[in-house]
Amino acid sequence: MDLSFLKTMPKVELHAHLNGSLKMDSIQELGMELYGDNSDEFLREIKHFVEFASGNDEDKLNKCFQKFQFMHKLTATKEGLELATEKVIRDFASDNVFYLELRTTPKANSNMSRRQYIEIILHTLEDCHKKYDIIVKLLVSIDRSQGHQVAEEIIDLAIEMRNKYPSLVKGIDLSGNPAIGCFEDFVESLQKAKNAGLKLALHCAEIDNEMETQEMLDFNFDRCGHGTFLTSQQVEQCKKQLITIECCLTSNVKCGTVKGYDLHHFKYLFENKVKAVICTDDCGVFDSTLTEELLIACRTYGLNKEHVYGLSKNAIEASFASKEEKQVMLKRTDEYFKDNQDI
Ligand SMILES: CNc1ncnc2c1ncn2[C@@H]1O[C@H](COP(=O)(O)O)[C@@H](O)[C@H]1O
Ligand SMILES: [Zn+2]
Repeated sequence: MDLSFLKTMPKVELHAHLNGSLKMDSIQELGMELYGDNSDEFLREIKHFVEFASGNDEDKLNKCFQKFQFMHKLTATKEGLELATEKVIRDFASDNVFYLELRTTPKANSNMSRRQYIEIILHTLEDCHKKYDIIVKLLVSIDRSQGHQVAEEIIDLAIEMRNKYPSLVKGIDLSGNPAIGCFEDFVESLQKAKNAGLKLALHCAEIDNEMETQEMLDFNFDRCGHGTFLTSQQVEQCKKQLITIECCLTSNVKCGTVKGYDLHHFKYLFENKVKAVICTDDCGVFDSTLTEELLIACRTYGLNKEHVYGLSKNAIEASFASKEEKQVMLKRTDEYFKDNQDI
């Protein structure tokens, strides 16, 4: 598979965390814009981001979650959040992502409320739509380590914002360190979101926790983030319930939940015709792009152009875009494959 074919291909990204998607160059730009200068310490800290974490698997996952704290400091002001959101969208657009579902955890601090956090992002998404020729939707994240009360507040806000911006606010994500908290605590809030018509894209089976995974699947949702430790029976359940699985190759390898690309569960899902898509998760923290993730998938699992087309179609279908938007995306994708048959 040709790198330039994947690079110029119009792509759909369904699983991207805002703060994790800030790339190193963009963090440097942001530092300059916010502080006027980047201290040596700042530059040293950035360098640590893209280094492979060492230690046992649990350490690797925990270290990954520590990295987000640095980004959170940069996006703790209105200006920082606005600039960071724009840079993330710009970087996805420059990788030819033409449809992006960005997810983020609303944060309250002395500079802004959770409501303001969401509104700043929504205004930036609107501004970026024309500027970068990209459709961007928002998924509101619940951090499982913050407990059910915060989750309840966030779901209420998400419903309010969806009513105000129905074409932008599409769904809910449950994320955060998978080793902390339990799904049961969020059932009530997630049910409320479901009843309100919000879609659910939940992190599920990112670590080995068969019971919780089963509870989640029985609750049912729309898209499964990672799905690394789904049993074969649970994979069948996903198939039956039409759940698409968001596979984040480099994220899983760098966090140590998957031992190598060749051992990634995408291979099993692909071979068993389970609806799966390739996503970046945190392209900043994991120093990757959607193009690179697709290239890894092609090289590791022997995907050809037809397979890549299938993945693009899966992503369009599983997106939370409107029917009309999906038609436009499909048309553009079809045209690209038709025009580039010989590459
Ligand atoms: C690596 N696998 C992962 N598993 C679970 N949650 C993850 C994650 N990667 C990121 N996040 C979640 O997204 C937040 C950063 O973006 P936002 O501040 O929300 O924009 C992290 O703090 C974590 O809660
Ligand atoms: Zn994720």
